[in-house]
Amino acid sequence: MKAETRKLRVVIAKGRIFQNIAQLLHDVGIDLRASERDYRPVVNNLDIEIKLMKPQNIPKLVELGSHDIGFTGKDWVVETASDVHEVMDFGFDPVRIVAAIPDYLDLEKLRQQRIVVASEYERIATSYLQQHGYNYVLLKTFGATEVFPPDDADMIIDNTSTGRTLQEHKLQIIDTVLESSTRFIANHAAMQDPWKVEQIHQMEILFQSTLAARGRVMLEMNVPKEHFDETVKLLPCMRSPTISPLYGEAGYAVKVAVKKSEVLYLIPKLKKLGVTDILEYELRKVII
Ligand SMILES: Nc1ncnc2c1ncn2[C@@H]1O[C@H](COP(=O)(O)OP(=O)(O)OP(=O)(O)O)[C@@H](O)[C@H]1O
Ligand SMILES: O=P(O)(O)OC[C@H]1O[C@H](OP(=O)(O)OP(=O)(O)O)[C@H](O)[C@@H]1O
Repeated sequence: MKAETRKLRVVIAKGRIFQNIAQLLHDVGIDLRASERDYRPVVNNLDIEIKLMKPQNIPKLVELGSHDIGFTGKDWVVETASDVHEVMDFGFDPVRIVAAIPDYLDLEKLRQQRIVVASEYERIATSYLQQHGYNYVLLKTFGATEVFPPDDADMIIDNTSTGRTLQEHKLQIIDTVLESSTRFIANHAAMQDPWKVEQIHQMEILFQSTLAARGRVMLEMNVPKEHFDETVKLLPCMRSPTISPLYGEAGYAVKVAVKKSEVLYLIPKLKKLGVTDILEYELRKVII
């Protein structure tokens, strides 16, 4: 196949984690045009073709090689025991897979008896229950797992994000089984193909720089001469700040990229040191 006709085959999770993936792709210049039920969106990039699939199916499809790369939850990589290369953890849409029981039940008593455990995650649940020596029967669920206890199950192994669903169903967490978030995964053979690996690395750099930029803002300010050293010490910049002298030796113009979370505490301190004309603006990419 000629290099110029090659395409990287990408599979993306539809459903709840799609939004954040689509936004990240948009931020690196890849736009998808798809309607709600469209599984093959049109892409503005000639080097890739994209298909949307259920998150549960993506890891195996990437392992099998019908797609070179995929974006899905770590939980389904583990649950399907897929042999794929993890390129990146995007860190978004984090969930915990937890074991939970009705809040009035005593765990020690439960451990003395044969229990019914409901879970969508058969493999993850089996491995957890065996490792902890439970006497159990596993009931595979197809959603709405939290509704099973107390009459249809004694324990559930399910994902939780805010914890609201567990609370509403009067369930207490007894253990965290796995932590999951959205991952960028690749097929092993694709990682051996020079053209594909180049595409994958380029994407990785763009994703990393975009995610790094999301956590930072640029601050510009005028610093009076007499407080210059104190001000520079205060600034938590990435490397060293950019400094230019102001006209008439009035002080310095300083420019730094700082963490968004630090701005709130930093600005009052800067004002106290007589810093003026502070500008804060968003960054698109940070490449170190
Ligand atoms: N708050 C959340 N609740 C459930 N899953 C979440 C949450 N946040 C992220 N995820 C992740 O999303 C993926 C499942 O997505 P989603 O629930 O859209 O799939 P689905 O089961 O096909 O959808 P549906 O529940 O509508 O059938 C998993 O990887 C899961 O870990
Ligand atoms: O901790 P929370 O923020 O409440 O979110 C977690 C809940 O959300 C999901 O259910 P979903 O709405 O996808 O329905 P499902 O059980 O049918 O998958 C998941 O299965 C949990 O039950």
